[in-house]
Amino acid sequence: MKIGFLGPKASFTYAVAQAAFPNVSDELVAFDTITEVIRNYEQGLVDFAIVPVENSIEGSVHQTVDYLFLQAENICAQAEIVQPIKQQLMATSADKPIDKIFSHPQAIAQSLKYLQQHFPNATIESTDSTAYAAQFIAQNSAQNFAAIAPSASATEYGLTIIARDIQEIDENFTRFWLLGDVKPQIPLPIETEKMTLALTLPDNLPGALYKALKIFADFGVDLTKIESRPLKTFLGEYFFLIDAKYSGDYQYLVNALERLGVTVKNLGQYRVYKM
Ligand SMILES: O=C(O)C(=O)C[C@]1(C(=O)O)C=C[C@@H](O)C=C1
Repeated sequence: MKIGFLGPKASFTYAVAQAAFPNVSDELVAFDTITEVIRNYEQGLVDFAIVPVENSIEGSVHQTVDYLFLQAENICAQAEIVQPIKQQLMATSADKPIDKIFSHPQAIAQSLKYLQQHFPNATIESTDSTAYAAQFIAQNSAQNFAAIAPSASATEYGLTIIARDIQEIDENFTRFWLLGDVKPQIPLPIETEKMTLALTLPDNLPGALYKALKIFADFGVDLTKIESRPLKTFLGEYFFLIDAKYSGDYQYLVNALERLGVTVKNLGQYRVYKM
């Protein structure tokens, strides 16, 4: 099987891919951006795609949720994997001055307090992944560069960790989705089962969100998250992402929402695994 992930090797997404697909017969294929990972899956070039969806400090990974709701058709999460995230600051040597720090925007946001306190004058630059930042500074060793990345990236690209665990709080987790046509066997402990629905509400219906949420409440469905995202049409137009504990057949719920005039897009029913 081919599994696409946000590369290069030693990214956080790579760690998920390795944990979920440890068989040597599975081929892990790196792509440069989250969008490319999903597009390659859409085009049938890989069997599964692994992408980050949400971090406990910084919130949703917008590139993932927006693409899945606004652009993709019928792509479903078949599993969710939750990974503890520890951010490390690394450079080509421990004693060089640091003028510029590279990383993925999620990792930068998770480490912002540390950066403001210890490197208030450094320029911060976004990259498509943490591991790419590590690889890039290793290739530009004459520069006063540093990267924020997993410790595996320091090993992979021959870098020295100059500050450990710089994320804002110790308890830092990222949810990853495994997109696919079928539910894979994953050798990790199962925590729970969830579903994600994206709702677009009817115009000019006062209390539309309240009425939609009331349907979940009336059927006793336990919500775990609600978030609004811009529809990217007009200012003030949104879609709502709803995560709930999965409770078996939910078609009755979709039917009730649709009777209210709500458009429902199913983003998946999936087991949640812990790394
Ligand atoms: O850059 C990486 O290593 C990734 O796998 C992406 C990503 C993300 O997009 O959230 C994954 C986990 C961390 O929260 C930081 C970055």
